[in-house]
Amino acid sequence: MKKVYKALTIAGSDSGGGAGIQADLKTFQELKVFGMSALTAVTAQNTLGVQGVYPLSVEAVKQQIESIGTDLGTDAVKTGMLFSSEIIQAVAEKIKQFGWKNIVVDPVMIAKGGAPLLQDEAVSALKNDLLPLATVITPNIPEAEVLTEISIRTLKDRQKAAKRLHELGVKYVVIKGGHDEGESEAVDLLYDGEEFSYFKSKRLETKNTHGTGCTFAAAITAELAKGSNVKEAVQTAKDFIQAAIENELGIGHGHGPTNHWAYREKKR
Ligand SMILES: Nc1ncnc2c1ncn2[C@@H]1O[C@H](COP(=O)(O)OP(=O)(O)OP(=O)(O)O)[C@@H](O)[C@H]1O
Ligand SMILES: Cc1ncc(CO)c(N)n1
Repeated sequence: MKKVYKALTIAGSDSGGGAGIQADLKTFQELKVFGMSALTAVTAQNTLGVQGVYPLSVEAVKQQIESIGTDLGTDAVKTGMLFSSEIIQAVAEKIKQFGWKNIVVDPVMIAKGGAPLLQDEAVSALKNDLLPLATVITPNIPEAEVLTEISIRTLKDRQKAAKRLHELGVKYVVIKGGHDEGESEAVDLLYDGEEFSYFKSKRLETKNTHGTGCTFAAAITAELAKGSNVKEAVQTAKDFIQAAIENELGIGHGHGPTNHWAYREKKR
């Protein structure tokens, strides 16, 4: 029988369909990976902002992961919105229990409009309990600043922050450049503990970037599930997100979602 590659996303639901679990599952599907999910919270959200955040109980999160671990298993795991230190600790415990590899941590903290998706006191649980298990971490610049307490203005600062995150036990650190506005390129930095690599693309002028971070990390996860190495996975994710932003859908009245099927159509 044909080998089926599987990926699990542990994240929040975005009712608007552009970020969170919805973005992750759409991306897995586009990259031919069977997607599974464990929800941490339901958000009432659209392109205009976040209207409500409703976390699930720790028990509900644990049981969803348990149900997957005791039957289907997975080739890679992505974490997104985790909300509280209790949920982070439960997720870390389950990842260890099932001995899962290829762990991609997208340290989601704040939605584009400014709504908090992680409680302030959960940052230390993220650093102490989850980062040591992570294969890849994908912070944007503000998230990298919170995790490292380094103010990032220059490329040198970004390199220093990447080293600090590597010291916390993450094997591969990707600090994304989406927030580096004013630059003509969107540059993502990868640090593997020895050297830096850069993934560059033309910066696209658009307000429709809702869920870019989730989509990018989900594409890395899908590629790792299929057996790619981290460098290959990041390059595919960069191509995927570039196509998704470039071929915008133009839906909603605010920051619209990206186009998840653009990468596949481009490849055809
Ligand atoms: N305007 C843009 N043009 C091209 N690429 C972009 C642009 N904005 C972001 N990207 C790319 O999208 C990916 C996600 O980066 P970004 O820094 O926006 O993540 P994020 O802030 O976590 O996203 P979000 O919180 O909306 O999910 C990166 O690969 C980045 O280079
Ligand atoms: C549920 C959810 N996860 C992550 C993000 C970050 O983009 C978001 N806006 N919503």
